[in-house]
Amino acid sequence: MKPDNSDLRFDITNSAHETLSQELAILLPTCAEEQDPGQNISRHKTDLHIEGGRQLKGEITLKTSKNAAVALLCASLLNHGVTRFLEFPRIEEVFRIIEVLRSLGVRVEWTDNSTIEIRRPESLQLNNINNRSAKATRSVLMLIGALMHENDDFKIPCAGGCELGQRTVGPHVDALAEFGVHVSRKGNVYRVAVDKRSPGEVTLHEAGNTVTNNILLAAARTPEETVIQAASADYMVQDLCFFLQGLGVDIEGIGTPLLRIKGLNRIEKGIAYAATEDPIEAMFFIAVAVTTNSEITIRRLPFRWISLELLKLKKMGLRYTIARTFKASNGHIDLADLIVHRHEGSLKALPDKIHPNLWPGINPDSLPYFVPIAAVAEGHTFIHDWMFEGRAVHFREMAKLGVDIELADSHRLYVRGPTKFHKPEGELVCPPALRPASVLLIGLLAASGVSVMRNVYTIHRGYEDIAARLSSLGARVREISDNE
Ligand SMILES: CC(=O)N[C@H]1[C@@H](OP(=O)(O)OP(=O)(O)OC[C@H]2O[C@@H](n3ccc(=O)[nH]c3=O)[C@H](O)[C@@H]2O)O[C@H](CO)[C@@H](O)[C@@H]1O
Ligand SMILES: C=C(OP(=O)(O)O)C(=O)O
Repeated sequence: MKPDNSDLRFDITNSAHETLSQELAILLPTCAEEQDPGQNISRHKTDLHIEGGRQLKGEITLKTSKNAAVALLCASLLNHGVTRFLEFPRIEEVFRIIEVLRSLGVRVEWTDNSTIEIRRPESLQLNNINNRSAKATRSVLMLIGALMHENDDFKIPCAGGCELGQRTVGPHVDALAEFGVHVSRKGNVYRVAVDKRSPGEVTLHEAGNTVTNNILLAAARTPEETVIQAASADYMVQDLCFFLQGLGVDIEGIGTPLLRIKGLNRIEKGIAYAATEDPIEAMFFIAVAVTTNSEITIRRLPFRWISLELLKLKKMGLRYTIARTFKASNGHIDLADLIVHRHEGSLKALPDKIHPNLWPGINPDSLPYFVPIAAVAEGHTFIHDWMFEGRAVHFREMAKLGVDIELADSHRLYVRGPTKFHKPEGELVCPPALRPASVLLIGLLAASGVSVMRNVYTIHRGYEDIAARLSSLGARVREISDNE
């Protein structure tokens, strides 16, 4: 839907923003329709060439997560000292946020292949923000929580990100208002006016990940105690909390829906922090192993963050071994090496529905990987993707690869396996959403024959060097240009 400033729903600069109702907040859209899909600023070739139907073998080491990385980059603005992030993922989404930080005058350097060093100037050039890079992400919303402490009037471009149906920014607007931060939308920008105050307690009306992180950034430089109720306890929130603790912010309740934060007026600290490996990338590789009936070792898995997913897989009959456990480099999170064994066609559909939930439920970003996994299992699987308004429709693309999939409505789908994956007729265009796009790639790996997937920017947003890493397992995947 096009933004229309004559319509109250899309323009909260009038008096409505003072008492933004839940109804209005929910209707306030992000600007996905305005976003640059990012393809033109990608550092990768546009397309993937896949020779599928091969059994894979070997081991893969997980990278740290996109979703923690983007929060950490925004959080680095809170610190006037030098921030170093170790084991950082080299993914398109990270490149976009780095471009935004640089446009504000921040020095960001890769000091080796996976370490970045960030030095912010005393004051930032907020009028110079790189709109193109910013609006290719949803994470740009977290700049508000980071910038509100030293700037009382600024603008940021409307958020983009994966196209999964309408994704409200209402919870951000409402919770920031408790800190005296008033966000209004004019055309394609959010205008932020700050008259900072300490809210004491803030209840989020959605326990979202990005909103929790935004409010953590707001609380981290608010010296009085802030209690966040109905917070997300998910992995990227935990990573941000550990980093903020390293900066000296007092946080209790990490991993629970109730966070108590005592912030600092100013932060000037040299810090090095290594984010945790990505549980969702692990689900991607588990689904790759299952659909190609391969034995793959996945190294450095934060297994507690997908323990329910692993339990469901076990109930389906998947055999796996947790080979050793140890701590992540940040010293906080338990990791394990996981060997996924070949199932030889023995998986059975789960009798109960599979649906996502806030952690420790099945992660909303893990859910899509149950589509190709269910396609391999014998029987009917009911998948209920209730969280996103428009994600389930993307899974229908799997029908082009031979998956028996029925969309009952925009949230409910039925998958009937087992599937003999086949290559699609013609080329596939990548859906503009990371997890559904990567699910399609998994299907192409399982399908015999040569296929081409066009415009794969969205996969490079979240997964590093995916063609080379899949190739290291014996897959035949390579990046090609749109004229090849
Ligand atoms: C940068 C980042 O971390 N992005 C993640 C974050 O996005 P983010 O936190 O931005 O997710 P959204 O705020 O868009 O929430 C996702 C959807 O779930 C709905 N919702 C959310 C919480 C809730 O309590 N009730 C509810 O209905 C929202 O209305 C929306 O439709 O979380 C999503 C859901 O895990 C993930 O897919 C994204 O990868
Ligand atoms: C929905 C996702 O990303 P974003 O929140 O950045 O759009 C995702 O990573 O699956």
